[in-house]
Amino acid sequence: MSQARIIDGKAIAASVRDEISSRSAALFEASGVRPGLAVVLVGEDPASQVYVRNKDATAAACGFHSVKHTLDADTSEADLLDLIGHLNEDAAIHGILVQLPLPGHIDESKVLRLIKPEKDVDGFHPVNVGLLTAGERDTALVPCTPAGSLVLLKRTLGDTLSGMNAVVIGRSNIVGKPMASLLLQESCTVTIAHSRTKDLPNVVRAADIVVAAVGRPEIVRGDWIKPGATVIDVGINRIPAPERGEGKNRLVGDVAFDEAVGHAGAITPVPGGVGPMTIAMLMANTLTAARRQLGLAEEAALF
Ligand SMILES: Nc1nc2c(c(=O)[nH]1)N[C@@H](CN(C=O)c1ccc(C(=O)N[C@@H](CCC(=O)O)C(=O)O)cc1)CN2
Repeated sequence: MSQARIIDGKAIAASVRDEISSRSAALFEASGVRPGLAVVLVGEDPASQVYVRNKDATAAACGFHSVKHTLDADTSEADLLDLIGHLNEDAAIHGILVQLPLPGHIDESKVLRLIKPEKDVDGFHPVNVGLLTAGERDTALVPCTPAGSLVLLKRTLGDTLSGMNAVVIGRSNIVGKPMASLLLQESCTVTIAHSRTKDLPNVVRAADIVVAAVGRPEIVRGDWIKPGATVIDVGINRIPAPERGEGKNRLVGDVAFDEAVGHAGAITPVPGGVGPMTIAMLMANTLTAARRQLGLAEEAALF
């Protein structure tokens, strides 16, 4: 059985970051403005701390003005809303990102809706969701993980995905739904599968493109994959790895990689696939947001 090509998300993310760094340098040269990103973390979730640190460091490495706000876990909703209000009015900040998940006492949707749509570099505000769903991707800010997944697909399959059967497993607002909208705009025939889908294996078997985003370790088995299909694994699941020592973990995706690699034509690994693209596309969105706020022309799309 032939082995799938492994899609190198780390390398592709590095090329996106390089492109954004040069575009950001050109913007600074022409206007004296650095794209400004504010990242807000509430609480001490260890994974979120790592992601926020990486976002802040990557923004600085791309030549951005980067500001990190770290708030205690018991910060009130009112104080968080107040901070967002200030960032909305700060002309040096073009993009605002509130790291999710938020502590339970804070209403996530209230917080995300307060961010000005033009500064919503996560693409979670209803205005950006609406634009994407209406097929106006080029005027929206698109959520970073689906945008990064589409970059990986196009770097693997070429720019034309038209007519392909795509199955997106998962219907979250962060990944599943926007991914389906993007693929629909690429003229794929899109199926959104989820926990209530009947006969998931056979639904997946019809797919030329599989995007797995359910958050269940290795739920997609190798023999579900149509020979030659392209598999994008969005899942990042930490599972016990006693073979590495007591209390140790390892990361796996939503796809049983070792099985799927013998069926797929191309597949993303976990780690090193979609994950690195999320932060690279945040940089792309921040630059786009800055250019729009400065009234400058759109640059060539990355996907
Ligand atoms: N406001 C947001 N919150 C969250 C988002 C988001 O897009 N916006 N996405 C996720 C977390 N996330 C970014 O915030 C993210 C997740 C994973 C990675 C990544 O590079 N993963 C690595 C593995 C990292 C590890 O060892 O744990 C990989 O897959 O190679 C980057 C960003 C939820 N919250």
